[in-house]
Amino acid sequence: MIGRLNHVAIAVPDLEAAAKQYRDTLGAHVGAPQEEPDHGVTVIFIDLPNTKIELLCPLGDDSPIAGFLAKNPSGGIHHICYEVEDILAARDRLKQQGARVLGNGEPKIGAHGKPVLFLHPKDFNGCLVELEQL
Ligand SMILES: CC[C@@H](C(=O)O)C(=O)SCCNC(=O)CCNC(=O)[C@H](O)C(C)(C)COP(=O)(O)OP(=O)(O)OC[C@H]1O[C@@H](n2cnc3c(N)ncnc32)[C@H](O)[C@@H]1OP(=O)(O)O
Ligand SMILES: [Co+2]
Repeated sequence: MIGRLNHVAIAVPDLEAAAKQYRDTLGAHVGAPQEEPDHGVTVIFIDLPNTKIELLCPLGDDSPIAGFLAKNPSGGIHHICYEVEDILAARDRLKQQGARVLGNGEPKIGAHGKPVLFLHPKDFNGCLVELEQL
């Protein structure tokens, strides 16, 4: 059901500092900041030859990543995103198997303009999983 790894997301306390490190120290192609108010985060994507890195920092008062950054103040790997062809079929199959789909269970439009859903980290080996429809 899951396909390619779309991105690995890293939550950071200072988005500009992290972007500068990827651009200047690691020599990566770093995109522009994108505010995503529906998701409570500002993101910067970094293009790699085989996937993307998503740098995340909180946006607004009730960001879903606030708790993670409080526990990991210098940042850390926050989620991985797999591509799926049919997100509703994937959701229904996962729910049937007992996985917890976060939020109200309905996909939201993600940073690439495509529907996304999140799966509880406790159901996936301690790793928060995002699904993105192709
Ligand atoms: C820009 C759009 C989109 C894209 O297109 O790419 C995005 O990527 S948006 C990214 C931000 N959005 C989300 O993360 C939405 C889904 N996340 C959530 O709903 C919450 O973050 C969460 C997963 C429910 C956790 O919320 P939190 O407030 O931290 O809840 P708890 O404190 O109750 O945590 C429960 C439990 O889970 C552990 N935890 C929390 N976050 C993670 C994580 N990222 N990875 C692994 N484990 C995580 C937390 O430590 C708790 O564990 P215990 O302490 O053992 O109970
Ligand atoms: Co993401």
